[in-house]
Amino acid sequence: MTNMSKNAPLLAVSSPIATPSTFVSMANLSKTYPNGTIALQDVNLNIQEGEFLCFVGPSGCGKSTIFKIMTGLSKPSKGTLDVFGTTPKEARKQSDIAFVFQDHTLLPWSTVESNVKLPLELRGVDKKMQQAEAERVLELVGLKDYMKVLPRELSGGMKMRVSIARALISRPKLLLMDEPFGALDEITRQTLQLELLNIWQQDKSMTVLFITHNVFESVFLSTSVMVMTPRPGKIAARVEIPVPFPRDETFRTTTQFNDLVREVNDALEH
Ligand SMILES: Nc1ncnc2c1ncn2[C@@H]1O[C@H](COP(=O)(O)OP(=O)(O)OP(=O)(O)O)[C@@H](O)[C@H]1O
Repeated sequence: MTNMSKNAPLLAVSSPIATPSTFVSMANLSKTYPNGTIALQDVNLNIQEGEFLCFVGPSGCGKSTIFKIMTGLSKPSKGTLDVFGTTPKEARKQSDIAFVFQDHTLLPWSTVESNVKLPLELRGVDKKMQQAEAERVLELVGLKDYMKVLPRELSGGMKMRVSIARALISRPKLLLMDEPFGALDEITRQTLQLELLNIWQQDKSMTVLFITHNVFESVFLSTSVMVMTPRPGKIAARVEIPVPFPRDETFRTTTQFNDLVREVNDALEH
């Protein structure tokens, strides 16, 4: 993937107008829960295909609420959301959206292979195809030799790789990741960040939205960081990360990296 396509310009955060190439479009998206909590207020965001957006912000600023609305699990109180020209619910039905959470949610009694095949099995995909796709995604995450192993025999990082493989098996257009590496140690976390970038670069059309509390992680991974503020939840700033891909560990040691981290931190404090 060229740097150009990954860094395709978005409209300004405040603009609700979508361009013809807009992949996901949120216009004045608001959510008030029945107890009166205003989780989101007038969020405007257009996302282009192939972007890697990170969402950072303090606890309670509405990051997960955006994801819940994007997957059709929660309805907005106001505003509109268009996901590749359809509704979030329809996109989810077509397996165009996949998720990865902090908790790997693997079935403990099923092998790695069975866990990964589950989304295809539920859709009635034929067994040969299930096998081929399981091998493909386990190869991608470096776990092809662990197909017959049970989750309890794996480390935390390996379980997360299986969870990512299970999400990728449906070849989603949009991958939503909610603090996926939050429970991992720093070294494993950094390794998985690199692996995730490699996977994303192999599938030029997959768009990734990634929630994290870790500013360093957001700068390392993304094409843009969406900085959110709470009460009510809003996108306060969008920080572009104009650094070409592929990125490697040396990026973390550059002045540009530190400057971008500072820029995100400044936006968080305002
Ligand atoms: N089902 C619900 N009913 C009532 N209030 C809710 C519900 N879900 C979330 N909230 C509230 O909405 C606000 C936004 O929550 P949300 O989980 O989206 O934030 P977040 O940024 O993802 O937080 P965290 O980083 O802690 O996961 C919070 O004040 C939260 O308490």
